[in-house]
Amino acid sequence: MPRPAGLVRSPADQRPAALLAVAQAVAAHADLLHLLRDLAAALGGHLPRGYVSFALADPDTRAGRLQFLEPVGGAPPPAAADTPTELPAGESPTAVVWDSQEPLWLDASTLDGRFPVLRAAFARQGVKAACFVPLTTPRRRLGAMGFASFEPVAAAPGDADFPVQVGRLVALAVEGALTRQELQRANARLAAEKRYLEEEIRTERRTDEIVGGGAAMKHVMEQVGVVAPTDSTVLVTGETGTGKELIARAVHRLSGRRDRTFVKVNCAAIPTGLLESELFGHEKGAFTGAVERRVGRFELADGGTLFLDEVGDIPPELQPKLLRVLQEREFERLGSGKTIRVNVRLVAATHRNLSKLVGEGKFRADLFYRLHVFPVHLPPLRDRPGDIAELVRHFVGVFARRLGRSYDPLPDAALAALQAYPWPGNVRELQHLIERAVILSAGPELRVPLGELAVEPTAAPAAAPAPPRSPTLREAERALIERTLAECGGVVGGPKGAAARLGMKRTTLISRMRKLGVGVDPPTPP
Ligand SMILES: Nc1ncnc2c1ncn2[C@@H]1O[C@H](COP(=O)(O)OP(=O)(O)OP(=O)(O)O)[C@@H](O)[C@H]1O
Repeated sequence: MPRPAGLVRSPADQRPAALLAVAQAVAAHADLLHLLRDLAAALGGHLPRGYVSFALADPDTRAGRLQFLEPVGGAPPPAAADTPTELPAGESPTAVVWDSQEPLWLDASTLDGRFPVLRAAFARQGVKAACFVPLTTPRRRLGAMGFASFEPVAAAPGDADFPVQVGRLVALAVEGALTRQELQRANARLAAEKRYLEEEIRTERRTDEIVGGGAAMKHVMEQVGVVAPTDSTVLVTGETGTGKELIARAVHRLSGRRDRTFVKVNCAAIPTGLLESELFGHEKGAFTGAVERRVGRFELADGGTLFLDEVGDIPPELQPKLLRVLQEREFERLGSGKTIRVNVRLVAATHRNLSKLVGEGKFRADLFYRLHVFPVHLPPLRDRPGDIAELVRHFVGVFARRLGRSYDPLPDAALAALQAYPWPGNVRELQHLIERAVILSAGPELRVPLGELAVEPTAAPAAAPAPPRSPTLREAERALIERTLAECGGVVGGPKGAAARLGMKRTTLISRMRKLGVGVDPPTPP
């Protein structure tokens, strides 16, 4: 039986010209599809009927992903169904070549069980033999280039020299194209990041300082110190306004990702229909109104931290996709089949009781366990009244500095009233009250508009069962004034009067008494 011909059919002296044609195709095309078409035409006289192709290897998994396949020598294009586009590392010639950096010869008649998918594909396509060569530049390994033949091929020593040289030239073009793609992606990400940060600067006037020397906050900060340097997912729980976002930012700041972006998404603030595109991005035309490609928040946070606020509000239909990113770190933009891999640290927060939502079937248990790796709970402000004086000093300092003012220390009575109030809006409510106080008080006396708080809290705390009701600020203030008046024998003014004891002007106390309905029954002056 005659020995089959080798892979390269042209005489050796014609090959330099073929390599020149390949080099010209590489130089002429930035676009890989057109490059491969020119290449297939240039190689037509040198190779048997079949295909040339190239596949990239995933650097992490080494799975091979076919990028292009082009018929050579008038071969018919293979049916898409006959052409596997992705082969796991164990079954992929690309992975073998990536590891060995040597040509790999496959003979269809002797293909063993190592490549079952490929063997079936060769049988359907009519491929009898193939040679895979490394697609490697001096800077990086990319994958493999394949030369498949409809005729048997004798693999003789030196037969792969020509394909190896073609592979080297094509690798340069592929590297250039990949670098361009990476640059485009990095550019789009930077532009989106810039927009995001500008928006954040415009809308937020935050300070990142965390105040609270009480045992509860100390414990929280210890937990943050432990978990921040790891890449663990953190779940911050607590009522609204307790400082969950502040803690999420602290986790980011104390992690190795501090120089990358901290990206925030409030899942409750974005309409269900838009949340998927907000998180994962979309391609142009993915849905009505998608007029341009958009990078999602997961991509924006690549290398950094993504803060998913109100994670309990993620609609059930999006939960599997979120779970997949957490498990596999990959997803697709809306309207795209291309898988994007990201390296994102997730910090989630919720004021809801997630395990209760799981019990009610509104939140997936597997997602809950993924998020619940390291829970940090922020107690409500009413359970840490010891922090209030420090928080008040902090906020007075922040707002006074902004307005260039300075104030005397807050009278004990006012502080006592603030400590007695149940703070349904927690630290945020206290912060806003002090901001208003600073705006209203030119100084040096800080007039805290306590009367504004003299309303029943409207929203019951959502995360915890309703605590025994604390007095409202109005009630606490009224009780304090009544007690002081009684102690002063009902005397309002003068050095021994209630106003002096409460650190107020006599007229202010009288107006507060009127407002609170405290009976003014001034005793007859002596
Ligand atoms: N311990 C603290 N020290 C200083 N400022 C704090 C502290 N806790 C909360 N704040 C401030 O209170 C405000 C509300 O905090 P934050 O937004 O972090 O709360 P949250 O729990 O995330 O609220 P929500 O549940 O509404 O999203 C912020 O301006 C934050 O800076």
